[in-house]
Amino acid sequence: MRPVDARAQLRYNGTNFKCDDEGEKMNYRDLLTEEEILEVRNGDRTEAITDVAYDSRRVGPGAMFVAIFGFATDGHRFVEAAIEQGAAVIVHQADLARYHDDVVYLKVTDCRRLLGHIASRFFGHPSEKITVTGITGTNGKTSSTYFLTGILRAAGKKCARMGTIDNQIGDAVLDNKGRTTSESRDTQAFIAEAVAAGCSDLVMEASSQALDLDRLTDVHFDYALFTNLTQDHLDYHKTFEAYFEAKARLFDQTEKAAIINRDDPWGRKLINRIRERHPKLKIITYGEDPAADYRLSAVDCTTGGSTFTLQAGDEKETIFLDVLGRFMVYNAVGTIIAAREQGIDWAAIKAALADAPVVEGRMERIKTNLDFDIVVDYAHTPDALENLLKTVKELARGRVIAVFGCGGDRDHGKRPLMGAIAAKEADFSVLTSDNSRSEDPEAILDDIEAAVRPITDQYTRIADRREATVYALTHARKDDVVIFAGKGHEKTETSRNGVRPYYEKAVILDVIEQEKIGK
Ligand SMILES: CC(=O)N[C@H]1[C@@H](OP(=O)(O)OP(=O)(O)OC[C@H]2O[C@@H](n3ccc(=O)[nH]c3=O)[C@H](O)[C@@H]2O)O[C@H](CO)[C@@H](O)[C@@H]1O[C@H](C)C(=O)N[C@@H](C)C(=O)N[C@H](CCC(=O)O)C(=O)O
Ligand SMILES: Nc1ncnc2c1ncn2[C@@H]1O[C@H](COP(=O)(O)OP(=O)(O)OP(=O)(O)O)[C@@H](O)[C@H]1O
Repeated sequence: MRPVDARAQLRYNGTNFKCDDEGEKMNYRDLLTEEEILEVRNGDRTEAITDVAYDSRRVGPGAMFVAIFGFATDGHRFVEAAIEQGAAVIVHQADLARYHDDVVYLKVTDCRRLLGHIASRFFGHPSEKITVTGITGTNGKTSSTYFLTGILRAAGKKCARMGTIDNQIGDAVLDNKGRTTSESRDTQAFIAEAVAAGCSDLVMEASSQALDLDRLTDVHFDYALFTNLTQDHLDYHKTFEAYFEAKARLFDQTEKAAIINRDDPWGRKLINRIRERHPKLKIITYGEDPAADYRLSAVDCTTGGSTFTLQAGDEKETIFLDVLGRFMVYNAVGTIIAAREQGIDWAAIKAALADAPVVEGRMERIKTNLDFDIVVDYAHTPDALENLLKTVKELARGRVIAVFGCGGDRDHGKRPLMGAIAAKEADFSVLTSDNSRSEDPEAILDDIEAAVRPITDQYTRIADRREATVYALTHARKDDVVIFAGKGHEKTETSRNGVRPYYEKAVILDVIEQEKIGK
């Protein structure tokens, strides 16, 4: 196969990246190897491909459409629609009902997997032209990407970031279309755009679903960071082992160093897995464990931020992080190591963390003039809820009131776990809805309440989240901390009635205003 160089200029038009007229033209033979193609029809047509698409609604004239067997539907059903939109080449794995003479058909064994390879070739293997750090783990990915980009920017680098809240190239904020880690074609296009914009670094979250669904195929990671592993997404992965294995795949495509939280038991398991499979990959560990390469100690968390000491060999630094909570210290330490590996000096690291950005909906303090505190946090896993409540308990002078729920159509096992945690850790819980999706919200509350009731009677249940907010805020007393867990930065609420706008921070401020709380 002929090596494909960077596409000359890429421009972002909101949905698609397109090759500039001066860019190198590629036909299907440049994008798939002979071994990858099982069968070709009309293979003598070799016009330049204008784009690679996996969704018929985003196909333009001259594009290659890759038909994917999905969970909800089958891309093969949309081949004719793609051709109507102008697709010149169809990549498929099932036989089709109809073949046109003026369209090239390439039959392959695994369209989803191949899409990443095709897109990487089409966009000129962009991840080889930028330093890529991937962050995986159940909790802490988003916060870590913010910390690391903050440090890299403080050191004068132009960075791109991809994750749950949004995607960024330099200062430009792009829509992530609701995905933590985009589909492989969009990931490759995004990296190419970051390269074209002159970014030296990309920091991205790598979700377990993305790793499992080949969305990161052909992304070359320089550094990979593992934060922790606790229960989540078992509706998708089924077993903890499979969930771990999906996360671990990130380290199979990492070249320079694996940075791992040694205090997490799954982190220790990951170290062994890497030693067996990739003996040459550098492993750097962190944590309070005396065997950690970066040893964490003297962690002191207050409402004003956290101070901690980090020792690596002879180097010992005391660092201040302007963010609440012990677990955020762990997130910061992983990113410090990624920065140190890239040669960033301690001064830039300390400056960035002392002025760390508030990550929307992550331990976010809502500013009011009330005599109790309000914190919004995205905690929606048992582990995150436990950490959150324990952290706030350490800091609170009064009671801790937790407002939370569990998602519908997702891992049911989380419900009793989260109920029991709130019952033990909070002084009072308000059980409510959190994206009940197609389920009956009251049935979800039944599952949570079943675990709360045997432990405490200090709770109430109100399915309507706004009403639950009114209850929590009107019952809070001086020095209490009211925690709204689960929705974080999200802007919508999904239930059987559809998707409605719901932005936790705005609802809280509105309730305070409407109910005249504190007046
Ligand atoms: C399980 C999963 O990840 N599914 C994602 C996946 O769906 P899919 O591949 O099964 O596609 P499908 O909807 O069945 O359609 C099959 C094919 O037909 C195509 N199609 C469909 C309709 C049409 O008119 N024309 C057309 O060509 C589709 O583009 C697709 O290629 O590809 C779709 C398009 O990119 C995603 O919208 C969809 O995300 C679903 C909604 C989802 O919920 N994903 C979650 C689980 C997820 O990925 N989450 C993680 C983070 C989780 C976390 O950390 O909290 C993430 O990285 O975002
Ligand atoms: N290191 C950590 N350990 C445990 N809990 C954490 C940690 N970091 C963050 N959290 C909790 O997890 C929530 C989500 O944090 P963050 O968005 O940074 O993680 P994430 O891995 O990106 O999660 P998601 O993929 O669900 O968006 C936070 O609101 C916080 O409650």
